[in-house]
Amino acid sequence: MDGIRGLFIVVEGPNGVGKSTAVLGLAARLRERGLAVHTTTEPTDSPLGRLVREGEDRWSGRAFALAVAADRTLHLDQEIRPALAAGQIVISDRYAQSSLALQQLDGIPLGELWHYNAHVPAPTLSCYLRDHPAVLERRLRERPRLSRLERLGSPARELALYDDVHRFLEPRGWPQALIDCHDRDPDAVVTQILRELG
Ligand SMILES: Nc1ncnc2c1ncn2[C@@H]1O[C@H](COP(=O)(O)OP(=O)(O)OP(=O)(O)O)[C@@H](O)[C@H]1O
Ligand SMILES: Cc1cn([C@H]2C[C@H](O)[C@@H](COP(=O)(O)O)O2)c(=O)[nH]c1=O
Repeated sequence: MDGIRGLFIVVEGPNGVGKSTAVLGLAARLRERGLAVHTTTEPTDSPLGRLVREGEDRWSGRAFALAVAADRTLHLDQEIRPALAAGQIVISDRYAQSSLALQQLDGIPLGELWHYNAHVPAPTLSCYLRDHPAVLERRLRERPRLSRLERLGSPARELALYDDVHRFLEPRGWPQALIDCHDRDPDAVVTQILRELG
C-alpha cells in the first residue's frame, strides 16, 4: 500500500486514558486555526465497524483480529485516504496499534498481528497517551459495564502492551510520541500533542 499524503494523526493508548477526549480537543484547536479536520474512529462507524463493535463480546482470537484488520482496510480506502485527498487533516481515535496491543490479550503473537496489518501506512504521527494504572483503574470502575477485552486485560497490562508496540514500530520508521497525561487536564494534553506535531 502507498504511503500517506497529508496530515494523518492517530491517538492511541489503553482503555479510559482519554483518547476520545483528546481527539475532540485536538480537532477543536486545529479548527480554531482555520484548518479542515476530519475526526474518525476504529472500529469505524460503518456497517462492518458496527459489526466488529457488536462482535467483540462474542468473537475472539484470529477471527476478531482479522475482522478488525478488514475494518481498518476499508477505513483507509473509504474514509481516511479520501479525506486526506480532499485536503483535510485526519485524526483517528485508535488505529493499527490497538490491534497490535489488544489482540495479544486474545493470545495472538505480535508478529502474527503485524502480518494482518503490515499493509497499512504509517500515520504522520501516532500519539500514545499514558497515565498511571491507578487512574485508569478508577475510570474503568466508574463504567457501568466493561467490554470483553477490558475484563480480560488490565490498565497495567495494556500500558505494557502499548510500550511493546511502540518499541516494535520504532525501527519500522513509524513517527511516534509518548504523551504523559498524568495530572494534565485535557487542554494540556492537546497542547502537548500540538508541540509534538511541531
Ligand atoms: N486529561 C484528562 N484529565 C482528566 N480526566 C480525563 C482526561 N481525559 C479524559 N478524561 C476523562 O476520562 C474518561 C475517559 O476518557 P475518554 O472516553 O476520552 O477515554 P478513551 O481513552 O477514549 O476511552 P475508551 O478507549 O475506553 O473509549 C472520561 O470521563 C473523560 O472525561
Ligand atoms: C481498533 C481496535 C479496537 N479494539 C477494541 C478495543 C475496544 O474494546 C473497542 C473500541 O472501543 P472504544 O471505546 O471505541 O475505544 O474495540 C480492538 O480490540 N482492536 C482494535 O484494533
